[in-house]
Amino acid sequence: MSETPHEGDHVSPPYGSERQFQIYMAGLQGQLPALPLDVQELERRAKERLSPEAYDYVAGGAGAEDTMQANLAAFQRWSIVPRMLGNIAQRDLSVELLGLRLPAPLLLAPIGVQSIIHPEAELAVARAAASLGIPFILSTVSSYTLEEVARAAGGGPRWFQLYWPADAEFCASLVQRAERAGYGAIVVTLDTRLIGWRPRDLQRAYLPFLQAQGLANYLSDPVFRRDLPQTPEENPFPAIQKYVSSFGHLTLQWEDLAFLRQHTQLPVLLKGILHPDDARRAVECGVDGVIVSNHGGRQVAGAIAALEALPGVVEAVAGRIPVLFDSGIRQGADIVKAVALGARAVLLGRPYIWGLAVGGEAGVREVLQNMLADLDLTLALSGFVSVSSLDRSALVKAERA
Ligand SMILES: Cc1cc2nc3c(=O)[nH]c(=O)nc-3n(C[C@H](O)[C@H](O)[C@H](O)COP(=O)(O)O)c2cc1C
Ligand SMILES: CCCCCCC(=O)C(=O)O
Repeated sequence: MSETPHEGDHVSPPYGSERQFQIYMAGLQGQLPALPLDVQELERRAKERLSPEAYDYVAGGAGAEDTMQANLAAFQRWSIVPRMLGNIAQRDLSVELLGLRLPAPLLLAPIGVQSIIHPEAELAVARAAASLGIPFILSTVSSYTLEEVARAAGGGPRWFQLYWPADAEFCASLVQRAERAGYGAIVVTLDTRLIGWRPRDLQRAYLPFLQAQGLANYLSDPVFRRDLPQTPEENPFPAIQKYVSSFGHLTLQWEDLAFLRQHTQLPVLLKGILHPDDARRAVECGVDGVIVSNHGGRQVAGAIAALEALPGVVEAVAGRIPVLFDSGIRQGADIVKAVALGARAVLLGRPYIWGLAVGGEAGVREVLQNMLADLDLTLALSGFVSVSSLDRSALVKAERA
């Protein structure tokens, strides 16, 4: 296992060919990879380990799940056109993002309530990510407090995702706690002020984030606790009620983003941007980055596939701030395509959760190592030696897949 890097360290992922070699050599000694390399097979293995409701919560989407499926199909409509006979001996996957040099254009997406997946939940994910120098984004609705997760991450890079609560003082308290605990950016998720219509969860009346699994950051917050008639330890229901009533800040508007600037020095990114006009508005509001995402197809059934939205947002932003991407990243080629279409980096979502379910911390690390190896090989075999040299000319768009 590699050591946790210190802040500012640049951990180079090993070349994909080295990882292939390790896998083959271990195989010759009878040690096959612990986790399936195929992400669909990995999901099947995770399903065997999880309760049916936890599996469906992660795997499911909004409505008929057409947008969730469209996210994956959109990648098939773009094809890489590999170039031959360049010198591909020295490769560099690193990218610059908000003043940090990342080992690869990869971060871990915020995913809530991870204790329904594995008892070590976000602690395991934070350790795995830190061991590779990959930033992870901690959800507001995490199962461990943001301070506990920061300790697990050691010096590893980490950002905090904010579900902006209606109570302004509580909102300020959350971002200031994140800043004190060494989180390097605030990611404000805009697409989940109400929960989408999710038939799989509704069918089971399954709401994990209303149980203690998703309330760690609320119950540990002095501002949140202040006016409760009883402490959450004596009686959890007033706390749950308060959480529900303050979760979706339905009157929040663009102008309110200035409030964050007054309460944190950290860079602010907006997650859930799909429309070019919203991207322009985000730049005008002075945010530091946007994340093109449809929340993995969990919010608006029938919404545009995230990859289809990416070129319009990139054009609207016109290089003024970095554009990140998620919703549908499943293999190295997907990262190549998103970066070629203008994303500075991508967020990995469900696949690392399947790794967590099957193998805990080691499982997450293995998913990440395989993803990085796959990315390195796909990039090199396509004729590129650095992520920063990728552009739209690497791709063609099929008429219809
Ligand atoms: C089970 C689950 C929980 C999630 N929780 C959060 C969350 O707490 N905050 C957030 O901003 N996004 C959350 N997301 C959305 C992810 O950050 C990301 O946008 C999505 O997983 C990308 O889609 P993909 O996993 O299909 O690639 C969640 C997604 C899943 C699958
Ligand atoms: C009360 C809503 C919490 C949403 C929690 C996690 C999430 O984003 C998801 O997609 O599920």
